[in-house]
Amino acid sequence: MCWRIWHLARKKKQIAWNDARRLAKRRLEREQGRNDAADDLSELSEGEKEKCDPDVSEPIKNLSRINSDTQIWFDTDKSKHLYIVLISMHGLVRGENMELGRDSDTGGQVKYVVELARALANTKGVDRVDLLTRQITSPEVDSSYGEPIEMLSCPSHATGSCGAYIIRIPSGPRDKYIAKESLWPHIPEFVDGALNHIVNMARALGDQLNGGKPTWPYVIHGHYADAGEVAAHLSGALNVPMVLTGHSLGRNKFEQLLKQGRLSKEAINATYKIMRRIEGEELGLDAAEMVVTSTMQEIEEQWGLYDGFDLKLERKLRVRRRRGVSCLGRYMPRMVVIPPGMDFSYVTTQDSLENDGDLMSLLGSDDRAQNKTHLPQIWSEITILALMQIMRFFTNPHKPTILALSRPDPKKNVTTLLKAFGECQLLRELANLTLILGNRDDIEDMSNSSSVVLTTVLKLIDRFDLYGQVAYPKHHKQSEVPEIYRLAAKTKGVFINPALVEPFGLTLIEAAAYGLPVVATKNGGPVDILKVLNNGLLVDPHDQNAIADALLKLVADKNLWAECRKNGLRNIHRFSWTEHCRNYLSRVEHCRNRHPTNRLEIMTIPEEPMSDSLRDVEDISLRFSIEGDIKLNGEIDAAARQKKIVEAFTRMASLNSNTGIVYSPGRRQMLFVIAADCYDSNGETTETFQAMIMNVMKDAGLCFGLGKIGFVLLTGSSFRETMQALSCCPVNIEDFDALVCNSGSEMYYPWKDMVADTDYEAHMAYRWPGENVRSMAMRLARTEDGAEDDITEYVAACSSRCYSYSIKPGAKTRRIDDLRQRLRMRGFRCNLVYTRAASRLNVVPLFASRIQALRYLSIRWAIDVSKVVLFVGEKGDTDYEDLFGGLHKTIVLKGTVAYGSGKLLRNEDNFKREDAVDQGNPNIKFVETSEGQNIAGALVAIGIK
Ligand SMILES: O=c1ccn([C@@H]2O[C@H](COP(=O)(O)OP(=O)(O)O[C@H]3O[C@H](CO)[C@@H](O)[C@H](O)[C@H]3O)[C@@H](O)[C@H]2O)c(=O)[nH]1
Ligand SMILES: O=P(O)(O)OC[C@H]1O[C@](O)(CO)[C@@H](O)[C@@H]1O
Repeated sequence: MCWRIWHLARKKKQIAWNDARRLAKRRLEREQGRNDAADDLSELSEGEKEKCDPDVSEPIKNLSRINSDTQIWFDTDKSKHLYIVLISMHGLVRGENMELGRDSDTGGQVKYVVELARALANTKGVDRVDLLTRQITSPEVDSSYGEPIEMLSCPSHATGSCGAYIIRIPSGPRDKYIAKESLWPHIPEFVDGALNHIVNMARALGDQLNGGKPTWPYVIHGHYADAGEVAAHLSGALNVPMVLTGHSLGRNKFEQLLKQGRLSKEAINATYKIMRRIEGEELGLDAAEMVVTSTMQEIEEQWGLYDGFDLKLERKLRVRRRRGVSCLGRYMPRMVVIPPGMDFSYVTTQDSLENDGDLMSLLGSDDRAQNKTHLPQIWSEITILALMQIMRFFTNPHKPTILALSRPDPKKNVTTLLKAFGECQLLRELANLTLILGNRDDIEDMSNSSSVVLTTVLKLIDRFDLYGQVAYPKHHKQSEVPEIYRLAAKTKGVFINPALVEPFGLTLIEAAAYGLPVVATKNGGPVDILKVLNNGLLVDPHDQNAIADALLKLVADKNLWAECRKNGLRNIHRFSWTEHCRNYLSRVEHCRNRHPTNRLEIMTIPEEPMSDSLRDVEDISLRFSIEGDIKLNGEIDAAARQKKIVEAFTRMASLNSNTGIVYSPGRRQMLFVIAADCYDSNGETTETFQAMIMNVMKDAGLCFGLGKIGFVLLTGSSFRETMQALSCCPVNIEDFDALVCNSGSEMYYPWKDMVADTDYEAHMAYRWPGENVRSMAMRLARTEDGAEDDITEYVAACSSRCYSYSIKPGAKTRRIDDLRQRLRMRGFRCNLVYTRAASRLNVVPLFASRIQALRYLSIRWAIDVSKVVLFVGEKGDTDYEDLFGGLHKTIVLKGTVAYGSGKLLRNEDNFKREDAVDQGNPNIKFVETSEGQNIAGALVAIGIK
């Protein structure tokens, strides 16, 4: 026993020491980053500096107000026809009878997003809200989670619908429920599915409301880390503003778990995939125009832990922007505090009555309270079941009830609460304890973390012999939750949330609405909630004596209890969804400085009389992006328009004699995309590259007839290098529909005089720091012990959207994750790729990537992503693993790539490949060589015939 204790103590010490070292290192790096940024940004005139002083900036003061009313969504805005996309990825979301507390994935976020979707759709000016979530058709869960569409009912509307829908997108194995920690590899598939839905919906809404012009989402809003990452990709593909809400943040959870000292960093990472999650959150910060938080505390102490956010720097940048002073390529998302609302439809006037009598008069004698047939009128009018479920546990049900209600998640810390209660004799005499920890049939069938919580609870009840004093009912329905709060309030009880960290805490506002004073953790949102409601006490969740004392105080002091109840009821209106939505829409309006390109908008062709053949031609020509020549929506007269179309068509037809009219670029049935990074150890293109292109084209031609298939090349090499490599290849360069060079930062159309797609470039310009990052990237890529010439600019490959650097053979440079972190800490948002067998580093815009280029083309040419086949080698550039996920098919040609850049992707203590790539993806096939026959076989095997 002694040995075990000694061993545990030693382990705890070791974890604490490692943790302290890691934190110190990070702090130092952050300081360096912030100082760098501050130095650059200090080049302002004295007058400007004063105005940049965060402490005197007026708008910043507003930020700290929990219910900012600085912006109002006016009634005039009702003429807008907004389409809003919300994403909450993990599924188990439905409009009615939500299964909150079902497991550690189903909690406040589910309620928040559904109530937000309804409230937004009910706001003037909003036509439709789609809440995207994962479709689950597993026998493990209710069949409602498999329905592709659910209309959220709105009793106040005549039609019963307010225009809010849950849209369920398949991703990953359909028949399996996947816990949120394991969803990461399925994100690309979700993105592709979501993109299909949004494009179709934009067209349909456009036809209905916008004269045929697509109605693109006003905003794409990701909830939680996973959906934040999804939203970032969607916003990149569509050029639509993105908003992020964290709900619960990985860095915070990580720090708290380490503080507990039970699990090492590695163990935490293995259980919670915390490093992958943190990267998702950082990516969300890179892309988000705005982050909605529920409290100021969330901004300062939770988002403040991230590389990509610094309050001071954000303030400086905001003031500079407002004054029209350059931000020198640096960006920080805007953080706004807009607390969630309460659904008051279940709150009755009775909840706010001051003198509502005590429980004794309601329940009658002790005997009657034990017998449901003798329940007084008031109880029989409401759902009794839940109350009986609770009451049956108590020896004396008249005592005040201390209520805890949360998901059965270790971080909710109910075990410390039980210890606090169990070891405080006075508290046990004065009060009962009710633990509502989700629903269960059999603890054995629960997820591991939930069953550990429940088992520990049962053991502690036994250890402290709390029988008759603690209720821990197995079931409750969502509709019964109000009654549970009411019961506790009637007994003059207290609500407690002792979570190790609580990002916000919906239960606290729920308790207040039902007249129940609270004791809450001082870690997180409750600090701000209690400032507004002033209805209880804050405690250190690690300190069980403090918890017991606070509970005792509220239970024993009748005046304090009444005061807290009154305050809560008086101030709860501050949490209103209507106010939330008006505030939110006004804020979003202010950050809308991006729009989808015209090219995306012209995909829908207005109906008007024309011959079939001409319509066909127009269709082709429009997809051929001649929008510079043709204006839609009747701005050019019909004759001029038709002439232009015919001219464009003739131009196109002459460009590619192989393909003919029907299967021209933009009208293909399939895209074959070659993304094999064939370089030798010096980073020179190998002959395999040419052989592979030949084989893929030959095989495609044999199997399908060339015209049906478009070819695209994706490469990390520059345009010049690509042309050089292709010149040795016995194929026509015009046979490619697109060449995507410099790791996705440039796109050229060989069939259109090799013109660069300027829309794509404009699209990619988002947050590109340009010249400002040029020397910084090189400086930061060098390691501390590296030499000056380890990394040098390679001007010949540079372009306005890509800075390329040569790496000296054998030199050490920072890995992608490390370098990205350093750039983020300085406010730079870029995508980084090592290419040409790690002999070259490309620094490109945030949304420029090979996979995003494919998404862009699929939207523009209206080719379903599932009709795209990607050919890759066994290794590749550092963006290689991004090429695998999604709805497209991938054929891995073995033996084509001997040297990749993969070793420079991530440090060992970061997440692993399996946390990013779906290992069981049925759309991936390996082929022994690049021989045509094998390719044909692989195509058949993945369902391409
Ligand atoms: O057995 C249970 C357990 C919970 N709930 C409900 O589930 C919600 C729980 O929400 P909350 O207390 O906010 O906690 P989380 O589930 O952890 O929600 C996350 O998301 C919320 C919304 O952003 C934030 O308030 C939290 O801090 C954050 O951890 C509340 O409505 C509860 O009434 C039940 O109905 N039954
Ligand atoms: O413990 P974590 O992973 O921080 O997660 C809390 C989050 O998980 C959920 O239960 C899942 O959506 C949310 O309610 C909440 O946002």
